[in-house]
Amino acid sequence: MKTLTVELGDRSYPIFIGQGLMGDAELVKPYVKGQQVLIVTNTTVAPLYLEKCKQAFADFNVQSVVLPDGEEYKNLETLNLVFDELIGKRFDRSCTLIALGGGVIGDMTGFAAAAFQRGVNFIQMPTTLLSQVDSSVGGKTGVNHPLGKNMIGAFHQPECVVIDTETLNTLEDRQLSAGLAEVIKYGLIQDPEFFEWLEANIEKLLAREPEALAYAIERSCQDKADIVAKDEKEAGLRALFNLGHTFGHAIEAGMGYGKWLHGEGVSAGSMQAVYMSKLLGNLTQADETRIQALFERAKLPILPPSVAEMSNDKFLGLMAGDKKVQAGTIRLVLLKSIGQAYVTGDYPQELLEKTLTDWR
Ligand SMILES: NC(=O)c1ccc[n+]([C@@H]2O[C@H](COP(=O)([O-])OP(=O)(O)OC[C@H]3O[C@@H](n4cnc5c(N)ncnc54)[C@H](O)[C@@H]3O)[C@@H](O)[C@H]2O)c1
Ligand SMILES: O=C(O)C(=O)C[C@@H](O)[C@H](O)[C@H](O)COP(=O)(O)O
Ligand SMILES: [Zn+2]
Repeated sequence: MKTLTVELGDRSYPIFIGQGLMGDAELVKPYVKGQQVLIVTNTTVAPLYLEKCKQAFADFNVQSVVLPDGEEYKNLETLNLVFDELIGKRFDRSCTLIALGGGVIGDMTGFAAAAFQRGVNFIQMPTTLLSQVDSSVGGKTGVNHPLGKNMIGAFHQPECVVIDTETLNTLEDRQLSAGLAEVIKYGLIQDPEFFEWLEANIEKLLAREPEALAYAIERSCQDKADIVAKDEKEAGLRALFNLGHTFGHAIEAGMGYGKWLHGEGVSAGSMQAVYMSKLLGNLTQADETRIQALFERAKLPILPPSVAEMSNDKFLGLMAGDKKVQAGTIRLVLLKSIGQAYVTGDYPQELLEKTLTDWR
């Protein structure tokens, strides 16, 4: 087992990474406050892992709530099912919630924990690659609104993150690829050595070679933890994790939540950001080709929906609602080079429109 730490002073917490950690009662016991535990999961993950997860909390009064599965259910209505359970079963302020599932479950459980009785503890038990490398770490929680992704939420850090890499054995190939989009993101924004490692090892990751997966998860979590420690609430630096997301979130909302996976939106959206970075003279054609090749080898889309499916105006309308918008300016994460990203609202509007038109 590897242990990393998200350094946040007296709110610092560990990320445990290893095979078969799910049912380990001794590992999680110190992070459970009180006696009442509510495991939040969904209809796909429950038959696979709920019983095993319950074993880890056998010393407590453990209950569970099973939500419908899908990005289209990441909303206030579904969140209310968690509150129904907490309030109906008289959970008190000293309870602990467990997020057992992918990023949708993690974001919703974290938000429920942030809001229930103004804040209770929670533990992340991520079971998708995407949630193990990204969403379980850093305390961004929330739900979607029809007009925009993650528009309602809170920063609320977990007590610990338990990454059982064995859970990836049951994940669909498409979901594994979606997780790789966020892994590649770390290389692009801040870790050029990791980008090179990914170029050399992407097929091993697709083949789920345990050593390669463990390394990619550890390195991603370390990269994420480093920036979260410096900028927990996204005053600046943390916004780099949004590479490809201003475009990608627009695709997810515009096409209807669940049609495009989050990682697929990030992949196509990152290529839109790459193309725009090339137009600005930051990246060469060779850089663009190299980045595109890695996303393609990871079996990810590099083009957004067609103009017929999603017009430039629709894109721009949704992008204008992004959380990084300042004084009406759409701020984007662009690349200076492979491994160096920056946030800017200072670009000619025609360049954004050219990107939306050309990169299809
Ligand atoms: N909070 C953050 O920092 C952050 C970061 C990145 C993404 N996100 C959010 O995370 C969400 C995407 O997360 P995701 O990609 O994990 O999607 P997801 O949670 O929808 O999970 C993908 C699918 O895999 C299933 N699944 C989960 N674990 C499984 C397993 N071990 N075996 C088989 N099937 C399994 C799920 O039931 C679901 O059908 C988006 O809502 C995105 O906005 C949040
Ligand atoms: O942790 C972060 O910060 C991120 O931006 C990680 C992203 O991968 C993730 O998709 C996040 O939910 C997007 O944040 P948002 O603030 O744009 O909703
Ligand atoms: Zn993301």
